[in-house]
Amino acid sequence: MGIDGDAPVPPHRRFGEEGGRLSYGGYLRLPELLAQQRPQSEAPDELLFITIHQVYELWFKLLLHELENAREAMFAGELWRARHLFRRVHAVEKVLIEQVDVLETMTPQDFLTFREKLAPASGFQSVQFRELEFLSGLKDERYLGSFRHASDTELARLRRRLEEPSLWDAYLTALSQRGLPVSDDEIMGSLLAVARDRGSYDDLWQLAEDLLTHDATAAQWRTRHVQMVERQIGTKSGTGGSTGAPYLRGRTRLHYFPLLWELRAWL
Ligand code: HEM
Ligand SMILES: N[C@@H](CC(=O)c1ccccc1NC=O)C(=O)O
Repeated sequence: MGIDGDAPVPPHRRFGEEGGRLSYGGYLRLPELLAQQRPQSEAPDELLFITIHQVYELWFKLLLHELENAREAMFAGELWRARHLFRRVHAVEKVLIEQVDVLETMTPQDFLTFREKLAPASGFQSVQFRELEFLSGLKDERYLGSFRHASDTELARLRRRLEEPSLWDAYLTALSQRGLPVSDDEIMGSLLAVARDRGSYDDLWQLAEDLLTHDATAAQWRTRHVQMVERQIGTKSGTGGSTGAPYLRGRTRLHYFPLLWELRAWL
């Protein structure tokens, strides 16, 4: 008899119980995972602060994985597979934005009880966040300078991201595989051809829309983040050494795929 119902579970349904080898906590490595929250202070809200950031980094890891696969699918001309993965990427990115609500339940007074313990650490030093930017096509190598404290492996990962093809490079390959020219002078013409002939190029059009959504959700996160920053620290400068909100405001205008935005003016 199962503890969750009346009927006994038929033997063929007791999947995974054969040798009793795998358990929930063992499979998910929960003892290791749940040992990684180590507040630097007695402040009650520091556990929330650490948890939120760790959850972000886990989602960043998944996003890098899915975006790498989407890039590979575009290179392989499997546009349906790239689109499938972008649907997942968009859903995760929506969660990233909504998660800010949870951190905003912390008052600025409570944040100040442990904020000074954090300096000079800052989101500036998130390797995976910068990897996501580089992979998406926003390759600004000046940021390597903000990773002085990063490990050699992390620096190597960032350098590799700067060198390897971006999502935009993969999309250009998908265009040229369909006979569309992609040189600097011809690319806008090709994007217009795709937009105007949905009968021939609907898959390429939809994929460009997926890229645009990825770009737009990243921009929404930046806007949501700076709004939270203004609420928490106002005009104070950042623990990472930047001007704080003014620096972050400047970054809300960035685009991964500027040509897809410019295209709108020509339609
Ligand atoms: C109380 C909450 C937060 C405050 C007050 C805050 C504040 C700041 C500030 C002031 C900066 C600019 C760099 C500096 O000088 O420090 C920054 C950058 C950054 N923060 Fe936060 N942050 C908060 C929460 C978060 C969360 C939850 C994440 C999620 C991972 C995050 C990720 C980042 C990233 C990735 C950057 C670099 C952005 C860029 O260079 O474009 N922050 N943050
Ligand atoms: N930069 C923030 C501190 C902060 O939010 C933070 C500190 C350490 C690790 C991650 C952080 N999150 C985002 O910047 C501040 O200036 O208050």
